[in-house]
Amino acid sequence: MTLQLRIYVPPHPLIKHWLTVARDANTPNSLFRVAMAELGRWLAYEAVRDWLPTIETTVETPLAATSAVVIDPQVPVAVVPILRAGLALLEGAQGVLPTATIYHLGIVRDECTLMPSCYLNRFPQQFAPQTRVLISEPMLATGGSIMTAMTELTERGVNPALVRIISVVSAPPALQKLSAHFPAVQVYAATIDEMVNEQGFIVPGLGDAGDRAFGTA
Ligand SMILES: O=P(O)(O)OC[C@H]1O[C@H](OP(=O)(O)OP(=O)(O)O)[C@H](O)[C@@H]1O
Ligand SMILES: O=c1cc[nH]c(=O)[nH]1
Ligand SMILES: [Mg+2]
Repeated sequence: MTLQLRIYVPPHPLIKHWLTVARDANTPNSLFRVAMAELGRWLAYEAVRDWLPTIETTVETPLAATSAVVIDPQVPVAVVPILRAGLALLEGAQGVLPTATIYHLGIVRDECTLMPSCYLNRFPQQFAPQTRVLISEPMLATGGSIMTAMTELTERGVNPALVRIISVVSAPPALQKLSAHFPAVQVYAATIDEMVNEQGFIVPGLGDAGDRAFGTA
C-alpha cells in the first residue's frame, strides 16, 4: 500500500496494552470504555506533539525570572468526535486538550450498503482561519464516515494540513481514500489491521466500537 498521507502507530506500551484490552471479545463494556478513554488520552498526547502552537514568554519562579513556553491561547483548537464511538475516545482526548472546543458530528453507516449518513452536525458555518482540528474516530474501515467528516470540515474552511485523526484501528480502504483525497492529514492509530470483511468489519479489529462502548450489542 503506497500512501501519501502520514500515519503513525506510536510504539508505546500503554497504547499496545489498552488496544489488547479493547480487542478482547471477553472484555466487558465497562472495561472497554476505560480502554477507549485511555487510548484517546495517549493517542491525543502523541498527535498534538508538533501540532499545538506555542509561544515564548517569561515566568517568575520563586527565585528568578526565566524564559518559558506556553500554548498559544490565540490559535483555535477543536476536537470533533464522530458519534457514537468517537465519544469513547473523546473522554481521554479532552484530558489532553481541556480548553479545546468540541464540535459533535453524528454519522451512522447503513448496515446493508455501508453508506454513511450524517444525522447531527454541530459545526460552525465557517471555522476560524488556522483552526487545529483533532478528529476522534476509533474505526477507519471502508472510509465512508471519515470522508464525510473531512468533506464537512473542509467545506467550512478547515485546512486539511491542520487536521489530525486519532483512531484505534485503521484499515487499508479508509487510509487509501484519505490519502487520495486529503494527503495532508495525519493519522495517529493504535494499529493498522489487514482488511475489511464483506460486512464492513475490520479484521481482526475489535468488533462494533459503538455497540461495545455503549452496551447496545
Ligand atoms: O469507515 P467506515 O466504514 O465508515 O466505518 C467506520 C464507522 O463505523 C462505526 O460507526 P457506526 O456506523 O457503527 O456508528 P456508531 O459509532 O454509532 O456505532 C465507527 O464508529 C465509525 O464511525
Ligand atoms: O470493525 C468495525 C468497522 C466499522 N465500525 C466498527 O465499529 N467496527
Ligand atoms: Mg457502530
